[in-house]
Amino acid sequence: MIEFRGVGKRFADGTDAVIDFSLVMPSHRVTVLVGSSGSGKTTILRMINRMVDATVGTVEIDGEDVATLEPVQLRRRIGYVMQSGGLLPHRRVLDNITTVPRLNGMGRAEADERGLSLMDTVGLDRTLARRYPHQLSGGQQQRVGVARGLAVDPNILLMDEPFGAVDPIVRADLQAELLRLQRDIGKTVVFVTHDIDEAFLLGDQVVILSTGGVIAQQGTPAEILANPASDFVADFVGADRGRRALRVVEQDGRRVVVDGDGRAAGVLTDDPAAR
Ligand SMILES: Nc1ncnc2c1ncn2[C@@H]1O[C@H](COP(=O)(O)OP(=O)(O)OP(=O)(O)O)[C@@H](O)[C@H]1O
Repeated sequence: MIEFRGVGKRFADGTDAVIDFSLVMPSHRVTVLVGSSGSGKTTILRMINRMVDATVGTVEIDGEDVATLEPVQLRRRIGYVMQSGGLLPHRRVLDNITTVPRLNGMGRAEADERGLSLMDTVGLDRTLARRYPHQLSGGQQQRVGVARGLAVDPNILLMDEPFGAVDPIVRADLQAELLRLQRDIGKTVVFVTHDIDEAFLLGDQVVILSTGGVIAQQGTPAEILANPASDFVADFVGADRGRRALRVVEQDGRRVVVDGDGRAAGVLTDDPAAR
């Protein structure tokens, strides 16, 4: 479990990126931070692995204050996947995936075996192992990024707009793959996006942020869809979805998400484990 208590971040130039953020991110669940540009999502994410240090408040992982942990060690045991993969351009795919295990002291043969097996896990053909990142499609690069994030078998996987740079069809593919993967591996995932549809698709817990990392609403997709806490949330939830206008209706005692044409898009449950 990751817990933020009264966390704030003021950058050196005086920008208050995050003002007073408190939240529990449950273990083995996907928490999605969603909000418009500049709302503080990336800053919050990076305070977990100390790429950014909080100015006030505490961030705890399983009861341990991250401020007491050595940042490099911390980063090597937390997976981090960023937009456009963040791959090292001059290193081959397999070497990109195995960078951190190798830094952690794993021998090459073992690391390579693990890397190849991770390529299977994320749906990458092993024949791509010797290629360089620029020889891959955008979707393949993202998969390498996910494999790299999983390479140290972390309990926590931080994902910062990981599918932001690919076209909608590849993106849907990657989202489906992540859901499948998460069913198998059950990591504690913190996922940042500005796409509310992506948030509702992937999140067990969705946290809608306004400027300063202020929580406008948090809850399951069902809770938020059924009861937007404010006009801000209603607007945000409604903004991108003119086409589909997803909404929740009761059908046969179940809460069903339907699109603008009344077609069922999914069944909602309050129990994340049941999804
Ligand atoms: N190093 C920095 N120095 C000063 N201000 C910063 C720094 N990093 C971020 N900020 C500011 O903090 C605020 C929050 O930024 P952050 O990147 O966390 O937002 P975000 O919600 O992730 O945005 P986006 O969706 O555009 O990535 C913004 O106003 C941003 O300009």
